[in-house]
Formats: sequence, structure tokens, C-alpha cells
Amino acid sequence: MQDATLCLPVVDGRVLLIRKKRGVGAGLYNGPGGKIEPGETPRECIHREVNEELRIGLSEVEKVGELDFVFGDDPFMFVHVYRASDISGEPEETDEADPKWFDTDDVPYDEMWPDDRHWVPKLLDGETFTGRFRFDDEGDDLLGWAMRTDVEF
Ligand SMILES: Nc1[nH]c(=O)nc2c1ncn2[C@H]1C[C@H](O)[C@@H](COP(=O)(O)OP(=O)(O)OP(=O)(O)O)O1
Repeated sequence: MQDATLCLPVVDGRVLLIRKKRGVGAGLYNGPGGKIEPGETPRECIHREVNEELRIGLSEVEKVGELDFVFGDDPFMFVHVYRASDISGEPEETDEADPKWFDTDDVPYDEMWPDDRHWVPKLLDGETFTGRFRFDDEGDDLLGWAMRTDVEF
């Protein structure tokens, strides 16, 4: 099972997403983040990834969720989800990511992973959650999901 992180910065009624240029989910909008490296904590990972992908810092970072993705019968990725209430610096386009701010009531769910419409609204509402999402073998279609809210991390 691959461990990874995601962060959604939410500042002044807008959420910062990236159009991913390569890797898993390339072409989709997503929160910045990536795979946890050996010896790294999830928190260290999210700060490194956000700096690498957007050249910004995060502040007031809170863990809000854990997501378990399964492709077919195989575990695919376990993702630690963070929400940041502030950033430092101006998001820049890099060879990994193109940043874009969206109003929190205008999130582009049709251009995101299909699970996102189930958990991103909870993050935006200030809820905490765990979720398990089962896709087909290729990871294209979401076949089933279960979530819990009000989880302590
Ligand atoms: N179903 C899903 N829904 C979602 O919102 N984010 C998902 C997801 N499945 C994977 N992700 C995210 C989690 C994590 O932030 C990211 C992992 O993508 P990558 O493997 O491209 O990561 P890296 O940036 O570490 O890649 P490389 O450095 O290119 O190996 O994709």
C-alpha cells in the first residue's frame, strides 16, 4: 500500500487546486500532494510536496481526513488529507502542477477524481472524515464507497 498526502488550502472563501501535469491523475484538478518518501512523516511530506509543486508554504495546517483507495481487489493508496487556512508566497506553475483558485461553491468536480465530490464538501464544511473508495481494476470508475465523519486525528 502506497501512503500519500493531499492538502486543500482554503483562504478567503476560495480553495487552491492544481491541474496535475503528470503522475497519477494527470489532467485532473486535485489538491497538491504526493507520495510519502521513506523516513518522512506525512506532515513533512505535505510541506515538501506543496513547496515542490507550487513553491509556496502552508500555515495553520490541520489533518482532517484519511482516504483509502482500492482498485479492484488491490489496495492502491492510503492518503492523509490536510486543510491549510493560510499560505505564504504566490502559487507558481511548475512542471508538475498548474495552480488555480476556485470559489468554494464552484469546485470543478466534473474534472476531479470521482471520489472528491464525496469528501471535498466535508472538508470545506470544516468536518473531519475517513473514507474508503473502491474503483474498478483500472481506477476509472468508482464502484462503491463508505465514509465516517467526526473523526479525531
Ligand atoms: N482517488 C483519488 N482522489 C484524490 O482526490 N486524490 C488522489 C486519488 N488517488 C491519488 N490521489 C492523489 C494523492 C496524492 O496527492 C497524489 C499521488 O500522486 P503521484 O503518485 O503523482 O504523487 P507524486 O507527486 O509523489 O508522484 P511522483 O513524484 O511523480 O512519483 O494523488
